[in-house]
Amino acid sequence: MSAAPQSAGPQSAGPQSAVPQPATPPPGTSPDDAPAARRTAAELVAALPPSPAIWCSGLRKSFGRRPAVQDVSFEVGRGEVVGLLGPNGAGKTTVIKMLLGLVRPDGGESMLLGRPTTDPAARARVGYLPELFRYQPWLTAAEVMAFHVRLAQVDVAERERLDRLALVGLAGRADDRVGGFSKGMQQRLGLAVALVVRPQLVVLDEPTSALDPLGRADVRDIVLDLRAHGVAVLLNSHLIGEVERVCDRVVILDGGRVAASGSLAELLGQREVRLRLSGVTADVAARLAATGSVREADGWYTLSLPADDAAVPLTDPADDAAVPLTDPVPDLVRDLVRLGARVHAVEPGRITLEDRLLGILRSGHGGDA
Ligand SMILES: Nc1ncnc2c1ncn2[C@@H]1O[C@H](COP(=O)(O)OP(=O)(O)OP(=O)(O)O)[C@@H](O)[C@H]1O
Repeated sequence: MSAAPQSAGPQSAGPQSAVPQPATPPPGTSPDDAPAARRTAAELVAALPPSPAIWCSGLRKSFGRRPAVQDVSFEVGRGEVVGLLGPNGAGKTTVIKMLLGLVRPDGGESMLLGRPTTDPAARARVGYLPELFRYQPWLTAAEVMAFHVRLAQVDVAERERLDRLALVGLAGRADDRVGGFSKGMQQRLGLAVALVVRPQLVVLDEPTSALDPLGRADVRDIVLDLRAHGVAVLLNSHLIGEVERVCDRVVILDGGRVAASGSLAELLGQREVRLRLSGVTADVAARLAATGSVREADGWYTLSLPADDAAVPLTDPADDAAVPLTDPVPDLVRDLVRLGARVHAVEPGRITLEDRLLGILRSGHGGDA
């Protein structure tokens, strides 16, 4: 994770291109070949994968003597949605503020869209919804949008600004003063502000804390739409179900450190199936145990299985030849019946991200998933 980012690519070619233009023709080429050599270098740059939307390594920050963030490293790829999770005070907002150049880190490095975080141009294509949002109450929503477009020095026509307001459910409120907006409406406005600069990266710090269920669903759809258009999103939210629905990957912070990170499949790692059984003999119990770890309560047997996309091949006990199977449940049920068990119910279950998060935080274990 701490490897240097690939800093050049179609979106990031510029002052920090990783492949320098040759000042003199390489050995073996005549001056007439120089344009061809330069083209080759430009082609090489263009062929490189784009730089990550966010890259950070070894970020550290203390307030007084209290460390808030310690050695935090992670990456958000282009068009990827990454959730930042962790308990209160874990350091999530401090990490976000360091990434955006709003808090100076004590150590570590970070880049946004292939540029150092300290480069103002790095912010030009980043949309940000802060955790504590407050807009000038005397301005109208349309004026707030126009103000932020000017701050970002992006040319966005009025029609497009109004479209953004409509997208977050504020159509028809453009000329109303923000002072009269509810908290949820102000948060919607903050989201519109984050989206209006045509961002390549959107950082959302608790974007739904003030929103009603419909508003949360709207934000979910907006995040999925951003991803579909190749926009990267870093999402800090305590609403784990929301994170689980929209995020490709998750970074879990605890005590200022990365406690775990990985894709949802990596983090959840296993799925469960619940079976209500009677007539469970030693052979039946052995067949269950051969499929996964088993917990029993009141006639319900909860079986933890490998993740869907990493299901282990099983051997069919009825055949001599090993038969690779991707889903062990149908054959398990068949075998249990053959062995004399009565199967009253079979229910799919899934370990939720919330279960996993609580497990990680309570165990105090760190490391990548
Ligand atoms: N400006 C500040 N001055 C002093 N301490 C700060 C400051 N900002 C953050 N901290 C401390 O840094 C630690 C991390 O805070 P941070 O806001 O980053 O956590 P968080 O994970 O975003 O929490 P929450 O989920 O409650 O929003 C906390 O101990 C907090 O008190």
